[in-house]
Amino acid sequence: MASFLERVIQVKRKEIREDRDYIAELERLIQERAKFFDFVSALKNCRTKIIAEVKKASPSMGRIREVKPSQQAKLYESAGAVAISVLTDREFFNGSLEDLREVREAVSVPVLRKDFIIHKVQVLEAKAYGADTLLLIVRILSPRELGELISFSRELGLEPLVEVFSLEEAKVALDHGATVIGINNRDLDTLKVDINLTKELAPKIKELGAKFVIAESGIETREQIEELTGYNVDAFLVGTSLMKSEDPYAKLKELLGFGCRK
Ligand SMILES: O=C(O)c1ccccc1NCC(=O)[C@H](O)[C@H](O)COP(=O)(O)O
Repeated sequence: MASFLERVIQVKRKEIREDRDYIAELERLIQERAKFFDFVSALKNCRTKIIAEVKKASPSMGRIREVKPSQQAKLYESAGAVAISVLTDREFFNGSLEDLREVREAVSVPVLRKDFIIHKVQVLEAKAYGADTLLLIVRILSPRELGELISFSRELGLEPLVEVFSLEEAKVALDHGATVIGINNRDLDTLKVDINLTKELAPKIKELGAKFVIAESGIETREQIEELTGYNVDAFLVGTSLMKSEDPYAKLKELLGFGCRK
């Protein structure tokens, strides 16, 4: 049986559209884009930085909660999220590019396109539908593809969040010019979460020269955030614990704590 990531790549390959009309439509949308928010500046904020995720379903949880993406994103913004992540994958996360557009129109903080990006057309889509940054996963790309997608994202003004699961992958990412590195605590084969991965890798990745390190997945408590902050983590990507909460505004406030920590 194909692994989860192999199935994802099969789906993405079928979804990607390269026809001229579609590319022209994306380029038109990019020309018309009015708002742009700087992801890297948002990461320089001195308080706890949380990228809050709109995630209606996932392979590990199944259906989490059916929400209106714009409403959930507005709650996140008002509670103090520095950016909003939007899952755009339909097959495994029940998301869409329309969700991304809806969130972009609703908030005034940077928006991340969270998907399995393997082709330049998906980068164009991210920009056209309002993303200010996008996720690139080292594990599903060859080093050459990673380098090309980082460069192409930057040409469009998008500084990518480059996701790694090991020090070796972090070295590949940094060698190809990545500045924002995400450590995913969720093993994408077993889907199990272990935040010790961030504790092990974050200080080493910072030492290798990463400007920003983001801890991704499995974050549920303020205590975890305080603990991980001690390991040189700059920001946190949080989805499930916010989506599961009956009161995502209060939950995000609780995770954020108060004040500036330099
Ligand atoms: O969330 C999943 O089940 C999942 C499974 C396979 C690949 C990726 C997956 N999640 C993507 C993410 O990276 C998370 O949505 C993000 O880090 C937030 O994690 P969490 O707070 O644990 O929802």
